[in-house]
Amino acid sequence: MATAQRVPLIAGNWKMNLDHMQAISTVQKLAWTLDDAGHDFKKVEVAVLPPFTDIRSVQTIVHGDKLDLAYGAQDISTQDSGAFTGDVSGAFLARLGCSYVAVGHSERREHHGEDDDVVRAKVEAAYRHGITPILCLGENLEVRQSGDQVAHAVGQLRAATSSLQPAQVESLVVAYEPIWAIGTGEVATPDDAQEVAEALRGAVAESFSPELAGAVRVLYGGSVKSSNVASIMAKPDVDGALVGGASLDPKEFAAICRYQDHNVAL
Ligand SMILES: O=C[C@H](O)COP(=O)(O)O
Repeated sequence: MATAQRVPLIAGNWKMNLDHMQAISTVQKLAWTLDDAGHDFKKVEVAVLPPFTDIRSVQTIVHGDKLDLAYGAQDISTQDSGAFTGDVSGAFLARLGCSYVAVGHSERREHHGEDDDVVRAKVEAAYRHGITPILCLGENLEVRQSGDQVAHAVGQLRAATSSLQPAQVESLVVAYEPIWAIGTGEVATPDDAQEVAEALRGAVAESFSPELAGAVRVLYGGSVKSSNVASIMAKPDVDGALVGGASLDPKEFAAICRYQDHNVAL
């Protein structure tokens, strides 16, 4: 399906890296680099997802310097308030101006036992507080080798979105992140990314409507760098990237955001 109406999104997931002082300099360098390159944030949206403890600092820089950069969190509680030690409410994230929150990242699923029900509850929590979820999903190596990657991703999508209203689905961001490509340097081929992205969009069309499928943004994540991003972004159903390691270096991340400046590898 054509990407014309969808604004591409390049989001940097810092994971558990960069403290709040480092966050300030990283965001400033990113903004200066993109500004120097004449980046149009309306044409390619840019977001960072720092650790919780950095968000207030990022908010101060973004608002103080009037940056067009969006920011968000890497997780959200299923609950809004109360005796949930260590959890962070979507209400607090919304107060800090978060536009996005990553939900269901494979590292949360693996290290914190988050299953489809938890992921769905977190997607719901994000929408309750007006925050756009970046719903992460994708297969491990075993599933990939068995050739079931499409069914696996579509199953995760359906489980996470079954309770949503059409108006919510319209703004949904889905990040297809094959686990075997995360932090390994082994990037999926552009065709691999397109295969699953197209199937995810098809599933939204089936469960909701073709119009909503045309609005949902599907990102690819897994070892994205400035050297491979252009070829991935050239695929019609890929609307952006969720970048881990390479987002920690503001120059490299800015170069990824400027993917239209790079040649597509043939
Ligand atoms: O959320 C980002 C993904 O886990 C990708 O991480 P990576 O770019 O370091 O492979």
